[in-house]
Amino acid sequence: MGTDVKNEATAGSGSADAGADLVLHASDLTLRFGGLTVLDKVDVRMRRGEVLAVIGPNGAGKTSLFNSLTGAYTPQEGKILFRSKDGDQKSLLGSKPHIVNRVGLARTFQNIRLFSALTALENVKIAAETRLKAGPVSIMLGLPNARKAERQSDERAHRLLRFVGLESKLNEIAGSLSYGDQRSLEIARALATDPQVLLLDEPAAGTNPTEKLELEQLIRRINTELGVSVLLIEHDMRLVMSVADRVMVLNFGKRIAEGSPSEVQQHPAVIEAYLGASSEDAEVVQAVIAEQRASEENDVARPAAAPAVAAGGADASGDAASDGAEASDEDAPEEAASAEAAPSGATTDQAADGASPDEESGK
Ligand SMILES: Nc1ncnc2c1ncn2[C@@H]1O[C@H](COP(=O)(O)OP(=O)(O)OP(=O)(O)O)[C@@H](O)[C@H]1O
Repeated sequence: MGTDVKNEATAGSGSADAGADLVLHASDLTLRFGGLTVLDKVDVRMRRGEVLAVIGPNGAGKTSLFNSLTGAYTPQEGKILFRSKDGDQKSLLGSKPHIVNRVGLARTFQNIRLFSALTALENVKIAAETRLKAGPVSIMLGLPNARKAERQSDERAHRLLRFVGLESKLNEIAGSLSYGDQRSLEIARALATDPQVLLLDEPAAGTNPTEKLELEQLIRRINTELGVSVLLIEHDMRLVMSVADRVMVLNFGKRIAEGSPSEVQQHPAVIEAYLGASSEDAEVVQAVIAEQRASEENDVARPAAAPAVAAGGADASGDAASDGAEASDEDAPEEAASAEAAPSGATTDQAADGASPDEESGK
């Protein structure tokens, strides 16, 4: 469709205007693996306090964007600026994941990464301990400041497990929890590092309808009660349209649209991107568009969260997402990663942060 999206799609109430207080501002991010351009001059303008969703068909570059923002990948070009609550501005491009985490960004992964043999409480405590002042020597010697720090991390972990609804399961082994509970535990663990921005990579993947509703409420509470800005990758468009303040759309590594959920779901480039994604998606999108036209003709009010692209992404690409994830893990050999945009020591760094026990592909 060849749309000038910067001018067209960012216009309107949903755009991040120049005067906004941006907590995260990435500009012209370009990431290549060999001859493949995975991100092509992508801009991200995230306002403090908002829920910004990143959507797009499988392989569009969403996880690569997360990996670039959190230090697992280093884009060849562009800037990433983070502005903390107290006004400090830091460049994150090229920073290692544990540094990015310390600065104030925490993430969850598409493929859940927990210390599966440890309890829920231990998983969260490990992450909370990264925020403690006590060093390893005082901890080893059991000095008073270390004991105080341990107590604080214990309290923090309890509080967060209560916050995500896992207080009754804190002594259960992480690997034995249901899929939805494991996703909540991952979120609690990310929150334990006290982030200003939380990046959630497909948190609804594999969850059942009840868990999806709980997740929706949890994302809202993280945003409103904890004051954490949320960057959300999600294929479940009903969830996206219901929780996101703004949505940006990637396709083939380019940002093709950005705006409020209602602006984006009607954007021609977005519809076309999803129509091109798979015949299954196309059929669903076409069906929803036809349904909307019919209801407009009948002058019937449509429910707020019944988006055009939405339904297309919901079930159809939910499955496709998992397929895509496996495919891209296979298609994303470590050599390729290290050749140009080397994942920078993610394994040890993020494990040390409690952010990721076994970082491999950043998925
Ligand atoms: N480490 C890597 N090495 C080589 N190619 C990679 C690497 N990581 C990602 N890619 C490629 O980048 C492209 C975008 O992948 P990415 O996982 O970011 O897409 P996505 O939008 O998150 O997809 P999905 O919705 O399926 O998770 C794909 O073609 C993928 O194969």
